[in-house]
Amino acid sequence: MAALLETRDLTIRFGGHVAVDSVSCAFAAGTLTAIVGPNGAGKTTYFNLVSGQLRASSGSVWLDGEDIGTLPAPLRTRKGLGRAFQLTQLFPTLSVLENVRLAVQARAQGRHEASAGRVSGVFDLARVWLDRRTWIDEAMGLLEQVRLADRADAPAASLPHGDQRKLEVALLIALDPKVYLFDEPTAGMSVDEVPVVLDLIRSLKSRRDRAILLVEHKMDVVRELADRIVVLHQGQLVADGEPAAVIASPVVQQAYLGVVAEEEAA
Ligand SMILES: Nc1ncnc2c1ncn2[C@@H]1O[C@H](COP(=O)(O)OP(=O)(O)OP(=O)(O)O)[C@@H](O)[C@H]1O
Repeated sequence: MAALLETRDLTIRFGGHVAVDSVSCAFAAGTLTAIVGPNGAGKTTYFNLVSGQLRASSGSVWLDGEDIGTLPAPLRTRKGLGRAFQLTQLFPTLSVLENVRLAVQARAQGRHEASAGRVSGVFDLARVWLDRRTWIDEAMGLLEQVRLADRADAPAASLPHGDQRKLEVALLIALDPKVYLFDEPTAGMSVDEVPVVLDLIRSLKSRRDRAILLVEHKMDVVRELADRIVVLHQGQLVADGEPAAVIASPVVQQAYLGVVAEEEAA
């Protein structure tokens, strides 16, 4: 199957330190790939290079057959690369519902611009009103999915941490990207909130035309969700394959699981 996302020899150096070192990897539609590795392995930096938050020292990033490696982050988002928002990128004083509605609207209007001709006058106004209703309904539906419907009217900035993370996921889904980049989506959540987000990611997996990349430390989550595991260690891709085989491989036992075991024992 053709790759939806691919990185070729992707590399970034910070001074003398190579944080991501010539990583070549392709991600097909309909797959969920977990990216794992010990602290400092380069996972978040890899995501930053893919999404455009960082510019690579060398190498390239391909989305749906197009080299997007030199585009700024917002353009990559428009082309279908979805990275979870941080609260700083939201409108903190607007309500939770308004934030999601704006994301739904941005997506819908992006598509509309791509396909529409001119329409005029009263018809335009009626369409704006009808569209607004549709966007609000869709936004509300997403808030129900992440169990935030009862917080719809609260200012986004007033949400506790776990709810903010759920809002980030709702916003990402609202944009309906081709490629989802989830960086520890359940970090800092309470035990009862984690299944809500995992269920959502699981439901995204059923979209066979999307690719999901997930950076995750919790191996039980990885085992349950991933079709494939890619292991980074000291910036390099050191293992890549089906979960059971990768987890059992000596390189992973040493490079990653050994480290985790030591950290958990500490
Ligand atoms: N902007 C930066 N300037 C200098 N060094 C950086 C920068 N960003 C990341 N690094 C370094 O790159 C390496 C990889 O960091 P990164 O955050 O990608 O690791 P990670 O695998 O995501 O770790 P963790 O699991 O702890 O989140 C680290 O040594 C880090 O200190």
